[in-house]
Amino acid sequence: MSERSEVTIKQSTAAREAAAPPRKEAPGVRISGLTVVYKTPAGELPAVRDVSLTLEPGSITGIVGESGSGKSTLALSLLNAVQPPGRISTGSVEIDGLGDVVGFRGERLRKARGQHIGYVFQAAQNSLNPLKTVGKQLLDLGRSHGVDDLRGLVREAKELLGRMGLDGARVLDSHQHELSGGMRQRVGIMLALVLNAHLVVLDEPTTALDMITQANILKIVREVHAERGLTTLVITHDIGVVAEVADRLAVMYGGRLVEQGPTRQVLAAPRHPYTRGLIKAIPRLVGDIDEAQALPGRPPTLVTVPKEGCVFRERCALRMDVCDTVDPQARVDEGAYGPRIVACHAVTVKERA
Ligand SMILES: Nc1ncnc2c1ncn2[C@@H]1O[C@H](COP(=O)(O)OP(=O)(O)OP(=O)(O)O)[C@@H](O)[C@H]1O
Repeated sequence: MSERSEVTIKQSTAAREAAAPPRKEAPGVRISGLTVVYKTPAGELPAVRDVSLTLEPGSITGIVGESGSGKSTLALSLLNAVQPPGRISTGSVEIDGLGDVVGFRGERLRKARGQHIGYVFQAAQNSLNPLKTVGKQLLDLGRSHGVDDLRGLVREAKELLGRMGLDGARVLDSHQHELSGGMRQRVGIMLALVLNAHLVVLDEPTTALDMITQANILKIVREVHAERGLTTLVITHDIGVVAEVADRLAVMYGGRLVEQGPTRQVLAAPRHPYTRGLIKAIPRLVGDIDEAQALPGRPPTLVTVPKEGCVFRERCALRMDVCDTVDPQARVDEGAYGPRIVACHAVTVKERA
């Protein structure tokens, strides 16, 4: 091939690539050494401390933990959306096709949200604008992201709502107060997906919904995830929700990830004493309800979380001297279904013995 024709081919390929919209597929995400602090009267305190977590492309990962453990703060970091008085102090969030979003600012950040990362906020049932119809809010969203084909956007929204068992035209014509909690939740999911984001974060997707609606929403999450080829992160305090939808499970306590692994394995054989406590606290459908044992004590706040040593030690039945002074490091065991990771001195000692 002559040098000239090679240059022409290279140029036309480059032109095609420039003209075509960027190819999107389920992205992988690598969170490394992430620390997020909030400014308080006692100084800047970490709500998320040195967290590393990988979301495999096409997977559903669940993060579970009690209130205040740092789940929402971690999820917001994925969109670089932690607001003052909070800030990401160290670490990176690498998203395939985007890069490290921790460095993103302004227009670049705004575009990444919505077009690449869809977010359904905690209490999405109440986050719609009460003064505007859903359709009007959809058009506002489209315009703010420079969508030219607004008709196409409405078509896509109706399609998604229909997919979730709703009458799209009717919902778009409705105000928030005309929709039930479950319908609003589905509208939240539609708004997170309608710009064709392939990374989706759902913060407490089923809180405040009755059991039937909850099961229905989780089924929809699973189906839409598979059909659209998404990478999904689900944040919840309810381990039952994670059991229902997630391939991998990460357990958070006091701003730290204490255990991670394939959901089935973690639920069947939890290693960290906190994970065991969470599982024991679930009332069973069969058997004696009294068998469920609430975890004694309360989770720490930003101020009371220990600065050194294990964050869980105050509530831990396996506490040893070393737990007071040395932060347990995450131990990784590679398995056929992905790594199992646990950060606990007692587990390490037991497994070495
Ligand atoms: N704006 C803020 N200013 C100060 N502290 C904050 C702020 N937002 C969150 N925190 C603190 O950071 C810690 C983690 O909060 P976060 O909301 O991330 O936890 P969570 O696990 O999502 O809890 P929940 O399920 O209750 O939302 C908590 O101790 C919380 O009080």
